[in-house]
Amino acid sequence: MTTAGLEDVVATTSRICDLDGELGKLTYYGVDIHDLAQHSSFEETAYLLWHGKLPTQAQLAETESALHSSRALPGRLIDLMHLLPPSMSPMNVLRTVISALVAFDSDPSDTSAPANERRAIRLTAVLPTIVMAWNRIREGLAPVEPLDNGSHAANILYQLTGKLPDEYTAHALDIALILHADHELNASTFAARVTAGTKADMYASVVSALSALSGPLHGGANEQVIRMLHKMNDISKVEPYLEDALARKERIMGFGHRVYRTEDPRATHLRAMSKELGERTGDSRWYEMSQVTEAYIKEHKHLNANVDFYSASVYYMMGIPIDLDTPIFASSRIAGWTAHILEQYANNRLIRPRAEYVGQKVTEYTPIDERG
Ligand SMILES: CC(=O)SCCNC(=O)CCNC(=O)[C@H](O)C(C)(C)COP(=O)(O)OP(=O)(O)OC[C@H]1O[C@@H](n2cnc3c(N)ncnc32)[C@H](O)[C@@H]1OP(=O)(O)O
Ligand SMILES: O=C([O-])CC(=O)C(=O)O
Repeated sequence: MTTAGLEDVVATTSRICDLDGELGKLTYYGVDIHDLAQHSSFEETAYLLWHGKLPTQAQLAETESALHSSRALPGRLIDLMHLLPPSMSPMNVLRTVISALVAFDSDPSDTSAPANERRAIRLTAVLPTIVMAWNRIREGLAPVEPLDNGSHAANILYQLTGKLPDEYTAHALDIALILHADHELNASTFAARVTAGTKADMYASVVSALSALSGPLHGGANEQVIRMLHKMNDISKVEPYLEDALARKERIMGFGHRVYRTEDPRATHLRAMSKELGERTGDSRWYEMSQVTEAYIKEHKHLNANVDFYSASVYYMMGIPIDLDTPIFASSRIAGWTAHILEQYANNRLIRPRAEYVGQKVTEYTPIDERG
């Protein structure tokens, strides 16, 4: 029997992330996402995903220092980006450059667990450097060198503008990164595990994940949400816009989920953050339009906002360019992808499901000059 989209199919065991779609509960190695959002940092959360336990002070300091020293991008990869057309999308540039990064691995033949753990740190640290370097290069500007200290979040914002971010914005982005870091067997993580399951290297597995994340039904939805809010542009236009879109049977980006049947626990935090950012920036329009959209879609389609909905206005009010929304998602999810790749390598079996054949029955081969 086939299950369209593998809905509810259990494809692997994993110790990393538990997701209860009925209760709206999400945990990483048993630690509740609400506790992580309130008390943790992206670095601590990444450590938890990679090692299965929260770090001691010393372990956290060691991980932070390894992340700091892995942020810089080889000069040749900056040269490579200069060769790409400025119109290329940041997600396409990202997977291209991550693919090329394998050439700078000091020993690609070392497939031991410690070597792959080092790659997980390197890939996590360098991924936003690629995104932010591209954002500058496409504008004809020199990339901003990454900070050799500070949080992943603060460094992302610093590389965007060349200015140190204020404490509030850096902390808000840190929370958003915690919330996006992992999500069980979502499409991009599954893609990463399928590739890792062939014993392909970690770079190849991350390229698969990035490719899957980029689509609008998955991580690409956040960018589409803010584009939709721009089309609405005014609170009075929200309902007519949605009415027309639903009449045309369009999907409203940022709503619905394969697993959650209730509020996405991550949306709870992002909604509050969107409200607060609106107040702080003195422009609550994006939050208010989002709220009206949420109420309308709940009433007319019975769908909840997912993680991509409020993250869109949050990133926009942080001054992040719209087409960097999905790369920002990737700058966090890289921790989850690499944790899943490490778990796949540690207990590997090739992932190879079957397809139910629904094509035509066996037929004679017809020579080309006899075909009608
Ligand atoms: C980080 C993330 O990946 S979170 C998800 C990000 N993606 C989006 O926000 C894109 C919009 N949402 C969607 O397309 C879907 O809800 C998905 C892809 C997230 C989940 O899809 P599925 O579990 O396969 O649900 P499916 O596509 O079967 O939809 C079920 C029904 O709800 C409707 N529906 C689901 N989502 C939406 C939506 N956002 N807008 C309008 N209708 C929707 C479908 O049209 C379908 O209706 P029908 O049965 O009358 O045809
Ligand atoms: O779990 C999913 O299918 C999509 C999702 O919310 C995520 O990847 O964060």
